[in-house]
Amino acid sequence: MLALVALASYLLGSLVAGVLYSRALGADIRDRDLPGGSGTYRQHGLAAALGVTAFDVLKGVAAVLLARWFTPDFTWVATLGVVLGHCYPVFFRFAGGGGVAPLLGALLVAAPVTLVGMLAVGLALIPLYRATLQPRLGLNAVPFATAVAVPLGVLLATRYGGLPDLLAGGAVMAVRALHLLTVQKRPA
Ligand SMILES: O=P(O)(O)OC[C@H](O)CO
Repeated sequence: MLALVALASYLLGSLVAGVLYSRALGADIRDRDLPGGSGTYRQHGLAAALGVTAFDVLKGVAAVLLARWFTPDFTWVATLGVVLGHCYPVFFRFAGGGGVAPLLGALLVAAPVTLVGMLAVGLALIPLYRATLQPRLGLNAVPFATAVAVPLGVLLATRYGGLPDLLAGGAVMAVRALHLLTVQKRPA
């Protein structure tokens, strides 16, 4: 059953909404941009980006709910599968998005306290950092907020549950981020 949950989650993740949407319009967003919410916003506008993001978040929700039903002790397998599918989709030559949206959806079910804590601290830190440290350090706010939010997430997940999900999804995202930075070149 665990293998079936893993496979179903991976296939679900492989339905990358940004690619499906752009192909429905007769093109492939990956020729110009990444297929997540940001790329879709740049190429197709706000409404499309919201729809694409919602779909990709719901994939994570659905995968973990499926795992909760059939293999409740192994929701992390669904999280791993759905993020992996989104990043390396079997239907689209294994070139997908960054994994943010499906991981958000998965954590929404598997580790809601951790997710809310990480988002709240991360989002609150960005304006604070911009107003104080950034002028001196020069470093972009997102890596700074991430560097604080991730250890906090691990602490929260240790206390409130969902640590395996956070680590599994985060590991896939880290590999994908490195891959995007080093192997794949985004067309201009
Ligand atoms: O990582 P993705 O593919 O879910 O896309 C994330 C959005 O673009 C967030 O900026």
